[in-house]
Amino acid sequence: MTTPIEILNNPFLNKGTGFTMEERKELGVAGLLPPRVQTLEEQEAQTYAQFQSKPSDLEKRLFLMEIFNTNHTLFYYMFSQHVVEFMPIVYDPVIADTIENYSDLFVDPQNAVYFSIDNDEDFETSLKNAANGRDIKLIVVTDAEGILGIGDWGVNGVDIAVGKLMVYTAAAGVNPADVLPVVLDNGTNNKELLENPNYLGNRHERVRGEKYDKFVDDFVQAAEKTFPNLYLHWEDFARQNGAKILNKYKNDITTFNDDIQGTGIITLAAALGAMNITGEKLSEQTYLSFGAGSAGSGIAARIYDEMLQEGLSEEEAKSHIYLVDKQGLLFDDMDDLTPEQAPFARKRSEFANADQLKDLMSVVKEIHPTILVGTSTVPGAFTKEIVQEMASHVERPIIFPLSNPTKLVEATAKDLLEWTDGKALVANGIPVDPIEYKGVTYNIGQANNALVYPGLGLGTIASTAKVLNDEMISAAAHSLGGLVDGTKPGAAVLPPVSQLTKFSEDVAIAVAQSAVDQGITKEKISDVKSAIEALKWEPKY
Ligand SMILES: NC(=O)c1ccc[n+]([C@@H]2O[C@H](COP(=O)([O-])OP(=O)(O)OC[C@H]3O[C@@H](n4cnc5c(N)ncnc54)[C@H](O)[C@@H]3O)[C@@H](O)[C@H]2O)c1
Ligand SMILES: O=C(O)C[C@H](O)C(=O)O
Ligand SMILES: [Mn+2]
Repeated sequence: MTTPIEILNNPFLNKGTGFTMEERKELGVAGLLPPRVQTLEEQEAQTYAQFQSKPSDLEKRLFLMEIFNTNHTLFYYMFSQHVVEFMPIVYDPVIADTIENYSDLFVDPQNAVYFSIDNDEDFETSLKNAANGRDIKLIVVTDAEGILGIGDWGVNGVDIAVGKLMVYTAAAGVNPADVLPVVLDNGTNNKELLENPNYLGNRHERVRGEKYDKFVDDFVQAAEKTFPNLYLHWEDFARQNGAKILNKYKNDITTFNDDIQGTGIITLAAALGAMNITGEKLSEQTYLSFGAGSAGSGIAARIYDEMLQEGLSEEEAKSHIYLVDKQGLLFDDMDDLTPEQAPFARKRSEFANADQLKDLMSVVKEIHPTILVGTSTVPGAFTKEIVQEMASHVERPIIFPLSNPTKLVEATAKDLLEWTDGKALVANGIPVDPIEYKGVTYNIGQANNALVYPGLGLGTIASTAKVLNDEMISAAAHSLGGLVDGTKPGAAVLPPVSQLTKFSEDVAIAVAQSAVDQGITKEKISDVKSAIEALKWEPKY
């Protein structure tokens, strides 16, 4: 039996002043609240006014977290009323500030689960205790070694798991009672944290090798056992671990790596949106990725797959794709390629000047890319000279600087438009306001995995798919690409975030339908739309 005080302190149950007089009597909270009963709309208006009075984005985010910790319904109702305004505050880029300052700002563990490689607490027990009787269907887990582009943030990274889950609910209507954020703390190599007396994580370097692999596997086994209907989302693992973990589990459980797969989907969708505008085919493009880590290699793999679907042979498709990383253009004789880079590494014999292709400018000059994607974490890497060199060989250069947060972007949309006289088709990872240039209003697409992962997760969970496979992933990308109206001058390559809930629904339907059509669901689903509707949660009293 939940006591009155427990009700008021439980964000899943608490309505605050929204409790009616009858509810107050029934639950025993009569007399424990100010007498006036407010509607959800009244609470929202009052709370939103307070939100607006906060002097900085960081203060705004901290205030919203306070509301989240107090009353989930109010938080999500307010989010639903201000999606475009709240996304950058709740999520990227402002989330990066709270992650960097997490230990100093800590007030509440936010119903997350914290696993430490140093402690011997039982994984299953902690998961059960955190779930508190709920049937968890979705976990976002991070070890926070590669948070956005800001690197290793140890246990502070729990915020990315919390934030990604908030977007699942705001975008796709995932029930907040169905989710659990998890952080795996195997140490941190971030000196600043190790020296910060407030740091709340394990104060040693990251544990690697077998012990780490076992730590991750113990978590996976416990999570799968405790929650049989689980969709397991991996976020912001370092390059060397993300793909390895995904490949280990993806054929056996329903699992998803956001940086590799989610980013692949949204960037392919953005490229298809650009094709809608130019009237060209993806298989005619010359694709260059600057930065070939989790995101860069994940996107290249998705672009490659799409080129195959358009009818190219494997050899032909590979001949359209170039990867540049720290070494320069990647060649097949390099001994430090990742398994994900290797298929796209080139032969030196293809180029007369192979040994000079060590920087982005030389590569752009040599190969004349038509699509340039940035996932390098190198701010300003797409310079005016490089962009104008690219633009001198192609009518509409397609340029997606995707590194997050704002301070790491390879180029701003405004600069790209100015440097190319409005010709560039641009998307960034962060939200960008419309840009006026020579009388045209340019809308800038946000190529951020947040536009797809919520629908992808909801659709997969609703379908009861046993795995999340490439067909489902491809279906997700195509469901978004079709939404762009390319005939308008200044049109964006992706639909606007204001339509987030609408296209999350489209993605969910496409993905669930794909699973059903492939016959890979645990249960028989006769109508995917009603299966999705049945799972959805709405913030209301
Ligand atoms: N928009 C999105 O949806 C989205 C999704 C995922 C990642 N990202 C962003 O992409 C960036 C990379 O993320 P990730 O998860 O792939 O990280 P990662 O560490 O796996 O990859 C980064 C890659 O960039 C390379 N790199 C670093 N310095 C370089 C340089 N000077 N020249 C060339 N390459 C260099 C690294 O060697 C590495 O291979 C981050 O800023 C992240 O925020 C954006
Ligand atoms: O978190 C984001 O905004 C996108 C992406 O997952 C990233 O790591 O940058
Ligand atoms: Mn990420």
